Amino acid sequence: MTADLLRILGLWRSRGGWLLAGLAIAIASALLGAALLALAGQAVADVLGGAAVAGATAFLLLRPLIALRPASRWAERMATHAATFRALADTRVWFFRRLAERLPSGIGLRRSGDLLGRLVADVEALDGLYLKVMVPVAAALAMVLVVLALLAGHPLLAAAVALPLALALALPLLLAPGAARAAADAAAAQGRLRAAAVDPLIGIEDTLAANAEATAGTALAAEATRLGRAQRRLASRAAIAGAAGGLLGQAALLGALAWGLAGGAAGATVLALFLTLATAETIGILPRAGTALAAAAAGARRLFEAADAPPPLAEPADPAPMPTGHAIRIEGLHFAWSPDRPPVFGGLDLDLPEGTRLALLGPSGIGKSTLAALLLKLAAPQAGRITLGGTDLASLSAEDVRRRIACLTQDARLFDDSIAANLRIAAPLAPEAALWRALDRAGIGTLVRALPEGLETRCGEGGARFSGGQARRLALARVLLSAAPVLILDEPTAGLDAETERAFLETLETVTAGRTVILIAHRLTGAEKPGRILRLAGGRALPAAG
Ligand SMILES: Nc1ncnc2c1ncn2[C@@H]1O[C@H](COP(=O)(O)OP(=O)(O)OP(=O)(O)O)[C@@H](O)[C@H]1O
Repeated sequence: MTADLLRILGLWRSRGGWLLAGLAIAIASALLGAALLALAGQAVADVLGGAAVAGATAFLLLRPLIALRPASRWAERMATHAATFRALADTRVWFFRRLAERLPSGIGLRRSGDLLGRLVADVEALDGLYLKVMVPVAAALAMVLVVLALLAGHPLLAAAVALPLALALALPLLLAPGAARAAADAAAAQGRLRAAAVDPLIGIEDTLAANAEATAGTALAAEATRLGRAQRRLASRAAIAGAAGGLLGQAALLGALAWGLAGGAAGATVLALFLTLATAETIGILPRAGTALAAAAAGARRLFEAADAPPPLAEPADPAPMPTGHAIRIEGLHFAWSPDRPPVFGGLDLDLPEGTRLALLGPSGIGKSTLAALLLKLAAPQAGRITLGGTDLASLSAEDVRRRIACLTQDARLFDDSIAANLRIAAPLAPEAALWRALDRAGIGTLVRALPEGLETRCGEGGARFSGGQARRLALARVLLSAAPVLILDEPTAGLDAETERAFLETLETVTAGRTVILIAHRLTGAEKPGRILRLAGGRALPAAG
């Protein structure tokens, strides 16, 4: 728990200035509250003791403090929340990047609802570490020290008041380990609940077509019950902790009263009572910090669990410069997706000089898409090597490789944005004319021109606004727009009708002239004009007739 939380603080290092400023303002605001009540106590003690002039002076001094106190509370809220929002935003970006590096290898955490939960709820739980633990603990610590300093002249009184307050200060740390289990269960249940809700909704057509909404509803209800149970356990701990905090505050008050009744000086007793009241507000919320600490630790654990999955391949520490050429050579390639899976390739050799037009055929599951993944550096060979322009892919940065090799994947996705924005993912600065050229080449320009909003038409989530074949052609246009000299087209005509498929394949040669094209297919239609045809079989590439 401690290690995870310290690591979170490490992630927030660049926001150290904001976080420290928030802490400083919170401490100042708490001390202002203490000063306010200490002065009030002093004034009352002076008046009771017959020192009317001193009492009146203390009351006069109170006036600016009364005005300053709400202002300091406002500043504290603004500063601590601004610091938290910045730190959490950084954490989300960090987590997103780590996921993006790891997801292609399939880290077993791909349920989108669960990942979304980690990115949103688990990151959000981290705010408790700062807002509900560090800030109140720092403020309360400062208050207890002030109480000790102001009552130092009466050691017994100081001990009677400060001891319960100090114990309340330690409560979060004492209570957090007990709440850790409930917090971890609640966080995990929240992840499962999100997954149970999001998965059937993403595939809503299949859910409804299979009459599976009742089953999905039952699964959702079961997860909600589990979450409710874990949250109740957490809430009951928070309630017990809150009561413990209240008791300790009252113990401090009673301590001061008892000291006064036992013959202690009236002035000091009144001061101690007022100081205890001032501290009670800060101390009162501390015990709940224990559950907040446990929740933050559970959130941190879930983040690191996903973020620390081994990446499919490490980036080279010192990447080689981008090669000038783009010939591809595969030598003795061995690859299995995991040690317990049969190898996909067992010594594949392939030579693709610049400008090669290769049709790569083979039955389902033989490894065609796996080869594309290896060429894109989404996976790395266990033995053998792949070179691009004579440089080993292993020594090139993934970004450089993907600048040279573009791919239309089998399940290429359109994002819920305009057609133009979807196309410009491949070439952010492409002018409109280039977008239309790519759309025409992919055989979808006419359809887009006929849309009232043209290039600004939104695609819907996953391209839902278009038919499967239309979405495929839009994805194809995106790849054609890329300036990469090597194109991998994985089943580019899947979902196209026979006529459009033929038209597309016939123009493929002209639209990709000068580039290396690897066309992946189960079989050829006759309209392709590949320079070479290879068939994958038994982990090797063999010449094929088509
Ligand atoms: N990300 C992955 N993680 C684990 N195993 C994978 C992954 N991708 C593919 N595989 C496995 O690797 C093998 C080759 O799959 P691949 O998708 O490369 O075949 P394919 O020839 O492209 O098939 P298809 O024509 O059906 O698309 C299969 O056994 C598949 O289950």
